Amino acid sequence: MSKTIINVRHLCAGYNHNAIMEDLNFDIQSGEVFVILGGSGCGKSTVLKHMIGLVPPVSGQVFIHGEDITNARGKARKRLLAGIGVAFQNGALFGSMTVLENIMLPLMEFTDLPREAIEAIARVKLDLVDMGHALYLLPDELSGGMKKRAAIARAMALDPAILFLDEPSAGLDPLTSAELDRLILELAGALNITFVIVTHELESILTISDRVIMLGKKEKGIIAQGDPRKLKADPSNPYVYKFFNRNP
Ligand SMILES: Nc1ncnc2c1ncn2[C@@H]1O[C@H](COP(=O)(O)OP(=O)(O)OP(=O)(O)O)[C@@H](O)[C@H]1O
Repeated sequence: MSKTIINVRHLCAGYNHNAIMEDLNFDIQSGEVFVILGGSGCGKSTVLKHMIGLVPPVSGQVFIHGEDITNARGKARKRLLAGIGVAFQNGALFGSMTVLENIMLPLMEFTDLPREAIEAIARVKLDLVDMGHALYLLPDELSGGMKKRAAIARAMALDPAILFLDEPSAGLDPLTSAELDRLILELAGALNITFVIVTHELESILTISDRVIMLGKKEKGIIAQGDPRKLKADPSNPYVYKFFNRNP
């Protein structure tokens, strides 16, 4: 039986005192591929930033493995951060470092392992995302899909139980995007990694996600949640139905 790995409680998402979302409550189960959806600018990335402890919320809490990441400080925060991986939209690889060095970076920062061990681990992570042939390339020499895969390898460097991905398919052609979806499913299946993903890509959502929440800008809250295939077939909310049945 799966267990809850993330609890979001009474989360008012936003910046300083301005709430974009109010009183969000949801749980994510271990091993799930969980997608956060919603119209442009409604606050999906902001919610993600609160979930990874990057931006403090207006109020409320996010518990990871039962520990509140929104209020964690010092060692507790470092431990929590070491247990999650994050890949942002633009990949954000360091341009002056090779792919291999980019993946080694979090291991250098968060572990005391010797350099050879760090390099060996980084190579394994790059193999997992099919990038074993690109170890010594610089980010500028990579295609869009390769950059995304390298960013995922870096996010996996410390063997996190949870990976947060912000718009992983942004800027990719449909074929490369489908490959990335396959990779996410493989990693979720083989390594039991929990994925929390912000994406607009309908094909992706229907292919990879076990469960979604859809945020409404006007409502400042969750307007739909559940299995995306069921939401696609349910006409009771015209806005949600239209989202899932739009032409690509
Ligand atoms: N650092 C910030 N300080 C203040 N407001 C911000 C900041 N970052 C984003 N916002 C605002 O918060 C709102 C939600 O932005 P956010 O990026 O979370 O939305 P989103 O749903 O992820 O959008 P998109 O789908 O377009 O990426 C927007 O109005 C945005 O302008």
